[in-house]
Amino acid sequence: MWPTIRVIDNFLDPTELKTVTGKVGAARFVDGRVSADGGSAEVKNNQEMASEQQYVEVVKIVDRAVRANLDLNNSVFPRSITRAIISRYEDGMAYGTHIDSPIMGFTVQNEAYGPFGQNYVRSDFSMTVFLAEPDTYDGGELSFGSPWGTHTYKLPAGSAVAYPTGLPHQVTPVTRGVRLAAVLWLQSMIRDHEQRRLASQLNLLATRLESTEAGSANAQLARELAATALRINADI
Ligand SMILES: O=C(O)CCC(=O)C(=O)O
Ligand SMILES: [Fe+2]
Repeated sequence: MWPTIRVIDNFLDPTELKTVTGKVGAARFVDGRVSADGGSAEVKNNQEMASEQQYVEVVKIVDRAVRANLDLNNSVFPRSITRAIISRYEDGMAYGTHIDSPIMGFTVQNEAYGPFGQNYVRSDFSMTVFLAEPDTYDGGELSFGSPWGTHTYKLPAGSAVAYPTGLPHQVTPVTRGVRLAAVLWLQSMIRDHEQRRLASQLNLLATRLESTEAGSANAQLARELAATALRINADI
């Protein structure tokens, strides 16, 4: 089955992670409900990094990591992304079951949205980048419930999970330590899941053939097909 929830190991490299955790560790945090909308405010109990200078620098690092990540680029085809929210959960904090908003703004705390529709992202994918090592806190799992069972993620610091926005999920209560994460939303160049899958799989096939039979007619054909699928479907 096509993996709808994907894990990206080492999304931040050790140097980026160290810089980020240093800045996050020294930051001021505010009530996370400032960025909640729809029904999520009632179930959201966390904190988020205040939009000060350190925050802007952390956002830039996360932003660069998205742009540099080949796996993400070849499966999600990011068109635009929101600024990451840097969240913090202390003992007793949680984010109850909710779905994320289908439209996200680029707004930061205390800053107004632009004219309607401008600077908005259709949230095709939600992403969590874990920023604290799993053994430093208890609970704080990102958990998806479905009729087929529950899937939980609690990844090493620097690793990430990306999933289609719209899946119900929660962050389970933290019962020891502090959970830190960066969360962001991505709009894909390819809106339709099956078309995106086609473009992604053709790209994978081309990449494989280029490594096993570089320069062959089949490798060239696969690369052409991958390019065509992307050109047909990409909205820029
Ligand atoms: O921190 C996480 O892993 C997810 C947070 C979340 O669900 C949200 O901000 O909407
Ligand atoms: Fe969420």
